[in-house]
Amino acid sequence: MLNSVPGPRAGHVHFGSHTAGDMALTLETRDLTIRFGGHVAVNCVSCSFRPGELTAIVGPNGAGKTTYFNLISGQLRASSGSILFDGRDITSLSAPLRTRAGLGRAFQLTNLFPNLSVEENVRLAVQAQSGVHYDLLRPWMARRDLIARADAILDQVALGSRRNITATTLSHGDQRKLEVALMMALEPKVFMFDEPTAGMSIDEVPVVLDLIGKLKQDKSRIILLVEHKMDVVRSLADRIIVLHNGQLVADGKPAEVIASPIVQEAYLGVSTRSAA
Ligand SMILES: Nc1ncnc2c1ncn2[C@@H]1O[C@H](COP(=O)(O)OP(=O)(O)OP(=O)(O)O)[C@@H](O)[C@H]1O
Repeated sequence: MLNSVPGPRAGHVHFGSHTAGDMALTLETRDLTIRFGGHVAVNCVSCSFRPGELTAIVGPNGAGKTTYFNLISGQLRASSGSILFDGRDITSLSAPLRTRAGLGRAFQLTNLFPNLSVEENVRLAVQAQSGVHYDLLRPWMARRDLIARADAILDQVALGSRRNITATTLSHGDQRKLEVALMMALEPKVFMFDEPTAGMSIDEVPVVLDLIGKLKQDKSRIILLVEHKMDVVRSLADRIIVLHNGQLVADGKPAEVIASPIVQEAYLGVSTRSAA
């Protein structure tokens, strides 16, 4: 079944009418490749991500999705190829500098203070983004604008009622909402989510999906999502790209990509269109 997947030099299947030229490109990988010993985990992946679009990256286990994410966010360095962001080559930039440049990745944040309250965590993140430092002569509480910004974020992630709870004692779902809140406080241009609902109880999932859906309302943002669950992909994605054996094998609108034989075979491992 895997023979039908074209190699990287042969190009991938492209569905839909958009082309690389119809909008200013903000984030792009060019021939992005990483090798672990003899294994090519991401193989010449060239792809542009557009503002106002949530792109889901799907593919079977071991396809290279997380590795591709790690390359974009800077956790891994490419063996070859390049990453362009906001007109700048960021291929050799460290992960913290990429974060500062506007690439935000949820659920891998190191700026969560486990023993502080939800509100304190969000306020500190807002403060860090604003560049305001603690000043004994000018208490932070005087910065009404920052407090209002932190309150607005808490409301957006539906954590307003849990603002006084210590971060470590939150439920798994609420901790993830807090991590999204901290990412929002940094005001990134790119939001990256790696399996945002993994490990969540069934009642926590809709809140997080709703939260990601709301992020889409700001059309200046690029949102990337790695996700196994096709119902999550269907509900959120404007576009799907498919990785298989480290290669980009399909790219287009969700209905077209999911229905395509190449995805049915390469991703779902079946040749029927009914399975998901
Ligand atoms: N640090 C590493 N060293 C060696 N091999 C690695 C490393 N990281 C990933 N790989 C390999 O690269 C391939 C792609 O892995 P990756 O985790 O990116 O796949 P994935 O599509 O995210 O899979 P899953 O859906 O199971 O999370 C796999 O074969 C994996 O074993």
